Formats: sequence, C-alpha cells, structure tokens
Amino acid sequence: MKKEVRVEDAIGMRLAHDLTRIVPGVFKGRAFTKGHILREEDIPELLKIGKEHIYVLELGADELHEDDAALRMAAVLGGEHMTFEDPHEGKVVLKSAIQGLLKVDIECLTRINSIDEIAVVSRKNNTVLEPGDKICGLRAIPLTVGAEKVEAVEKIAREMNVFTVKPFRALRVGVVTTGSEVLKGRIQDKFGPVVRAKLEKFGSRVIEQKIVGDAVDDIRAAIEAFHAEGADMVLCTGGMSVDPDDRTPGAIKAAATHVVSYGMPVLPGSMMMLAYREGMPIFGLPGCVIFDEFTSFDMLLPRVLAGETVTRQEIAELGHGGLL
Ligand SMILES: Nc1nc2c(c(=O)[nH]1)N[C@H]1C(S)=C(S)[C@@H](COP(=O)(O)OP(=O)(O)OC[C@H]3O[C@@H](n4cnc5c(N)ncnc54)[C@H](O)[C@@H]3O)O[C@H]1N2
Ligand code: MOO
Repeated sequence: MKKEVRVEDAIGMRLAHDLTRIVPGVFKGRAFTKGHILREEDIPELLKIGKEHIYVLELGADELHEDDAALRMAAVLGGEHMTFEDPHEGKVVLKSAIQGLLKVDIECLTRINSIDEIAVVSRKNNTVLEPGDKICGLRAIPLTVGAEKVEAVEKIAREMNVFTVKPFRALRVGVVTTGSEVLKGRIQDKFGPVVRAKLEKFGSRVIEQKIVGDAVDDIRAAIEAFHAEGADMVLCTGGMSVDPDDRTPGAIKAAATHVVSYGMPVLPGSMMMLAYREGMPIFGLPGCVIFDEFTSFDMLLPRVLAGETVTRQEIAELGHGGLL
C-alpha cells in the first residue's frame, strides 16, 4: 500500500525509493537514496526536484519493492562471467566480467518483456563485450510490483539462459595472401598488419603468412598445408571478386569440405566467403577489409573465435542491418 505525505510533514520518515535529479547536459542521477531519513534541510532540495509529496510504503505480502524486484531478476538473469551491483533508482545493470561474445535468447527476452510492468533492456545479440561493458539494464516499471510477475521472469530465466557471455578462444591462424602484385613485389602487402591487429584484439595470433600468386593450385596447397600443420583457421586475402585473376573462391572451394557461403548480404564485405575444411574455418577476405574499418569479417570473426559454427541461414539474416 502507498500513502502520500506532504514533504513538510515527512521529517523523520524514511524514503521508500531513490529520488532522481536531472539537470539537462549536466547531471542525471540519484539525489536521495532509498531509506534516507528526511531532515528539515532536505525540504528545499526536494521541492527543487519537484517533490511536494513522498510515498510512505507498506508492502503487501504479494508485493515487491522495485529494488528487490530488480535484484531478484538480476540474480536469475545473471550467470557465468557476469556481474551486477546494487540497484540505482530501481534499476540493476548486468555487466560482463570478461571480453566475450554476448548471446541473447531473443525469444525468451521477448517473453519476459511481454510480462506487464517488467523491462529487461539488452545489447544486441552477438555484440562483442569488453570487461565492464553493459549487457542489460532491468527493472520493474512501477515502484511496487506483484511478486507473481517477478516469479514469471524467474521461471523463464531458469528454463533457459537468456544471456550468455562466451569467452574467445586463442586460435593459431594461417594467412594466405593472393595476388601477383604482392607476390611480385609491385605493391607492399597491407593485409598482414590488418588481420594481425584484428586477431590480436581477441587474443588470437597469426602463425605464418604465405604469399602465393593467383594460381588456384598454389592457393589451395597453401590452405591445405596450414590445415596439415594444425592451424585452427585460415584467412585468404584478396582475389575475391569477378576479375579473371580472382581465383580465391575456387581455391577455397577446392580445399573445403563444406562451403557455407560465397557472398553475403553485408556492405562492405559482400564478396566474403566462409567455408570449413574438416571443422577448420576458412575465410576468403575481399579487398575492402584493408580499406574499411568494419566489414562482414568483423561481424563473423568474433563468432568463430567464440567457437560458433555459422550457418547459411544466419548469413542470410545479416541482410537486415547489413548496410554498415
Ligand atoms: N565489377 C565488379 N567489381 C567489383 C566487384 C564486383 O562484384 N564486380 N566487387 C567489389 C567488391 S565488393 C570488392 S570488396 C572488391 C574485392 O576485391 P578483391 O577481393 O577481388 O581484391 P583484388 O581484386 O584482389 O584487389 C583489389 C585491390 O586491393 C589491392 N590488394 C589486394 N591484396 C592486397 C594486399 N595483400 N595488400 C595490399 N593491397 C592489396 C589490389 O592491389 C587492388 O588494388 O572488388 C570490387 N569490385
Ligand atoms: O566485398 Mo565488397 O566488400 O562488398 O566492398
């Protein structure tokens, strides 16, 4: 039960919830903390943030305070590699404790958010998280919420992990660089440094870069040699489009046991290829990877490093939002 009391009459009473001050461009946060015992000198401050009344709460047996609702939801939605702190203004934020890939069970999340007065607000599925990055903010909408709503959240979250943070594996990666202009020394290779930096960011490394020409057999042999040497992944660079010298897709196909896709609905990076040779991922990286900061490669690399096998269906789904 909630009862309104004029602030002038509330001296000595405990605040039932955090009170927020917002000064546009300057501050948004907690001005008074739940549990604070109001003093005479608080009254002008309360009036300044627009509070002429405060609530005095008497919770029924089937009611939860917003802070307790948020904490209970965080306890079930949080999991391995995640942290959360005390509620602020009724909200709890789940954070990642590690660098990893965020997986969101979107269907479960939508089921939770279909429960009236509950809001669980997350980053997108497949987001790369650094330690301390937010996963979601969650809260009950009103100051008090029926316990059965939080129980419904708990039931869903116990059945299925709504959020998972997958750590990245440290892979040993072979690079096959194609193109007569690089082999013959007409230009300096730019792919090596770019892919090295992208891999090192996730804790993986290039074991060797083989520079081959445009001949299918040479590209194929280089991929197969890396596989035989026990590389965890091979990246082929250049020669992915439509010129007569662009032979990389054919060579990858010849070396692969399974081609997921040549071409994907992402720009830039539409000419990218993903295939597997007995479980070892092989990427064909188009020229844009050395030019654009973020391409289809940056969408798929974290997933492969997190140990996921990417399907043709998932690649087709990249078209929505794939214009980067
Ligand atoms: N008519 C069409 N043109 C293009 C298409 C297409 O479908 N039809 N696709 C475009 C897209 S999308 C991209 S991306 C590029 C893909 O290019 P490639 O992967 O085939 O790259 P190359 O032709 O081998 O080289 C392009 C460019 O990049 C330089 N390069 C290549 N490798 C290296 C390296 N290791 N270091 C430095 N520079 C490198 C190369 O010399 C060329 O200048 O094609 C579009 N065009
Ligand atoms: O493979 Mo291209 O990348 O779409 O710019």
